[in-house]
Amino acid sequence: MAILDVQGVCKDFGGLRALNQVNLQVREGSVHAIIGPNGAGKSTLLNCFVGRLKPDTGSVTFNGKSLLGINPHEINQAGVARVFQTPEIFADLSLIENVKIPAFAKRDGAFRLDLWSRTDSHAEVRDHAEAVLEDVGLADKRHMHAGSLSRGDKRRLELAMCLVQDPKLLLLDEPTAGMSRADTNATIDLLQRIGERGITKIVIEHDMTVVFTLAHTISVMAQGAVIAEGEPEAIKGNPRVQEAYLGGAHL
Ligand SMILES: Nc1ncnc2c1ncn2[C@@H]1O[C@H](COP(=O)(O)OP(=O)(O)OP(=O)(O)O)[C@@H](O)[C@H]1O
Repeated sequence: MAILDVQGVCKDFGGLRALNQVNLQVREGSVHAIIGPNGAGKSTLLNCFVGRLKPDTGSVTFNGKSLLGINPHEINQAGVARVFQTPEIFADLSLIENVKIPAFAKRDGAFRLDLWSRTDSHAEVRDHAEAVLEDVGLADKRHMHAGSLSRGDKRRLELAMCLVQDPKLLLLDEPTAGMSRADTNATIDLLQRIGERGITKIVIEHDMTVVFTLAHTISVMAQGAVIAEGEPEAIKGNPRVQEAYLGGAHL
């Protein structure tokens, strides 16, 4: 069953058609990778899922409910979380505080002025936040300032900030961009581990090792359109993909 169903989505920026009749069905519990050359429209598509952009035409349905016309906060409440290319964290706060904020926002529906005064009295939120930091391998650093973390650890922290909300759908925009091979491999392991929880994931990624290790299904975009979709082995051998994606090189 498709947890996310995208039909006929178009998006223009002035004279540029960034998305051209995009159809996409993401199966519940799967890892669905979206690949394609720079400028293919991948991030624009993701932005249409989280309310940052509104498609000109088409529909985006999550769990049977339209995501169009509702604000990013409500989409998040519905169970869609996103990890950005550049981590969006609170640099001056500790890791545990960073993770508690989305935990409270998820529980209470919005930020509250009495957020901090309530923090210590809500042990279950703290315990959940600590468990998630443990999951992503950051438990030892939980009292450090987030701004002092390495790039790889900042991305792990942002992932923890998403996981603490118990999302149904996790959107990962280039989760290993700029990482060393060792950090990339650690991220693959981590995403495989959280995969066991059954969270559906959409991953935009240029690193083919990450894509072919994690993905159950791959959609290939070029010039705003999905030009191929299928299981990794089928995509690898698809001549149209070779041509459009890498100018004839082999994936
Ligand atoms: N806000 C915007 N205003 C105008 N043009 C935009 C805007 N956002 C994206 N574009 C253009 O839309 C096209 C698709 O961009 P998009 O960022 O979605 O591609 P992408 O596949 O994510 O690329 P990359 O892999 O480099 O991140 C590009 O030509 C880009 O320049």
